[in-house]
Amino acid sequence: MASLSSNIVDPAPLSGIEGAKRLAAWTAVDRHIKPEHKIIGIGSGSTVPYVVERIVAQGKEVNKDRVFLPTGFQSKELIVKGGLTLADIDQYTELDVTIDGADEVDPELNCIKGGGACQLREKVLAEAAETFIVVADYRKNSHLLGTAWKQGVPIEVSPFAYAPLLNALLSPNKLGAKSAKLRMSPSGGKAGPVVTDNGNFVIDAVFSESEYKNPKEILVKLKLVTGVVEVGLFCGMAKVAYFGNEDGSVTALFASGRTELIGKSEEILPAKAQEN
Ligand SMILES: O=C(CO)[C@H](O)[C@H](O)COP(=O)(O)O
Repeated sequence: MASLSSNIVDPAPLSGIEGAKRLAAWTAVDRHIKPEHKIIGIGSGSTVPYVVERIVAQGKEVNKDRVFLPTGFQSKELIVKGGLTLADIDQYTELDVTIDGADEVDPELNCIKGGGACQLREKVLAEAAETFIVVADYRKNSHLLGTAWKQGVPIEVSPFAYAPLLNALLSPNKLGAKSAKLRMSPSGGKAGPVVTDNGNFVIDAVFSESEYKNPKEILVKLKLVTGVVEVGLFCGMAKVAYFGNEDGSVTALFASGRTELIGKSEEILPAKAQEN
């Protein structure tokens, strides 16, 4: 695939969910990726490609002094194919901004993440960033975690410990999840469980509505269990979440609880590749 930067043009208008993802991503980049931002974390999933395309559209001149840190194989490929400079967290332990998707977001900006099994590296880059921004389509804007995203909280676990962890999760007198399943590779893929970029397994655990009202408590409880590597609950981390809406508007939800409705898509014009 040619580098995006070499032939980016005003992309064809998108509608529906893909259009909503793009609107959220473009709005977030326009507002939070400024020329002074040089060390940028790129999340994973199907929304972040629109983040990268909008960053590339800012032009080679501004991007030549930036480095981009990936949160997994897909994220790395986006950076490389976008003609952007790849860097590693070993070199840059503090980032200016990280932008990432989410599987579900509640009104307090608690996020379920890990639908793509990347939550460990995503949380490392989110935590290392001065500003962490979430971008998603309207399906992820939820009044309570677990209502739209029913697959459960993705828990990255040591392969050695997955069986006792499953047992503990399903034991009412232990972790008491409503359900817990080892995430298997999709049919036609590699036989066996999904293996993360870190060589671990993922258990998806569903909790009760009352537990989802306090996701931080679920997070702390799980993090203390031996064999748990990382939990796909991002609590108190995002500064703002942008949701692309079906009508072409964008809803911004701030950590303060404030929301802002941003106009129709005609106000978020495709960026012209800068002449370089
Ligand atoms: O956490 C993630 C991967 O582990 C993704 O950011 C999350 O699953 C959202 O993906 P998408 O943008 O495709 O909805």
